Amino acid sequence: MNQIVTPELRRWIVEQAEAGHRPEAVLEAMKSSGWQEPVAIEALEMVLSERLAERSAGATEPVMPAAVALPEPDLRGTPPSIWAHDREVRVVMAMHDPRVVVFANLLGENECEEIIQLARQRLERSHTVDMSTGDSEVNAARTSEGMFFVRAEHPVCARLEARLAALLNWPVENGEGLQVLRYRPGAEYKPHYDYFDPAQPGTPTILKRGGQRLATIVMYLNTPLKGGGTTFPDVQLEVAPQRGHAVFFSYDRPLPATRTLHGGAPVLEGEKWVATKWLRAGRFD
Ligand SMILES: O=C(O)CCC(=O)C(=O)O
Ligand SMILES: [Fe+2]
Repeated sequence: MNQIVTPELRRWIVEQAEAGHRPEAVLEAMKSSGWQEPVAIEALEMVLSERLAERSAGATEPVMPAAVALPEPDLRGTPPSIWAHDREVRVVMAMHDPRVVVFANLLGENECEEIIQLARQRLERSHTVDMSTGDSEVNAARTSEGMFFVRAEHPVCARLEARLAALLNWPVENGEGLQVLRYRPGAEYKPHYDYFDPAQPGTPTILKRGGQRLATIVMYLNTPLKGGGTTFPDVQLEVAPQRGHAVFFSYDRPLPATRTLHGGAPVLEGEKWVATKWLRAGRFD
């Protein structure tokens, strides 16, 4: 860290938190006085967690907002497999910070094929949400083609949605419709966060329908011949795409500190097909 946390700054951060300012607001203030975001986040987390530890004995009011409930699989089983609605899903890997879980056998071969065929006719060049207006726009960082199903649009979608709700302990109603993406050779999705950036002017409009995104599950509908892994650059993790497998990750705050930056690495050979489900804090109607 090339900017030192002085006692004055420490005191100021604690005062801001105790006055009820959310960490995001404190971070913004630090950035506007010249702190670089990653350094400011580190300083903020350090001071607030020290403060929490100091107060843990007879703490009265919390310095940080209470932990939010999140979608989360029940990983207590050994061998690690989970009965999810109508299917035995296997756990391949679990990481705690950031929360990342890789599943196998989430979808059958026929289900993957059926979803690809249903989606194929509706593919368009992928859009992302323009954060300044809340509208959808074509984005150079995302060279895949995609489409959205509405929830339960086909029996296979409804079945998969019920399975995901059981697997992740999160209501079907809080899920967006499935999104399907096709990446051809050379196509990629550059690293990004899935949550909606609170600092962007378009965010309040987006949040009116369903609230913030809390978790993502990316399901691999085929196995690309080469490339196309899902990367998590903050923790140097790459998940290999394999038909029927999925990678789940959750983020309790819309902040880079969740380390859920992720992307789809370029496909080098063959195609890559994924279905993504985003889970919201509230009902997505
Ligand atoms: O294709 C991937 O591996 C990642 C997809 C993704 O990040 C998304 O759909 O938000
Ligand atoms: Fe994403």
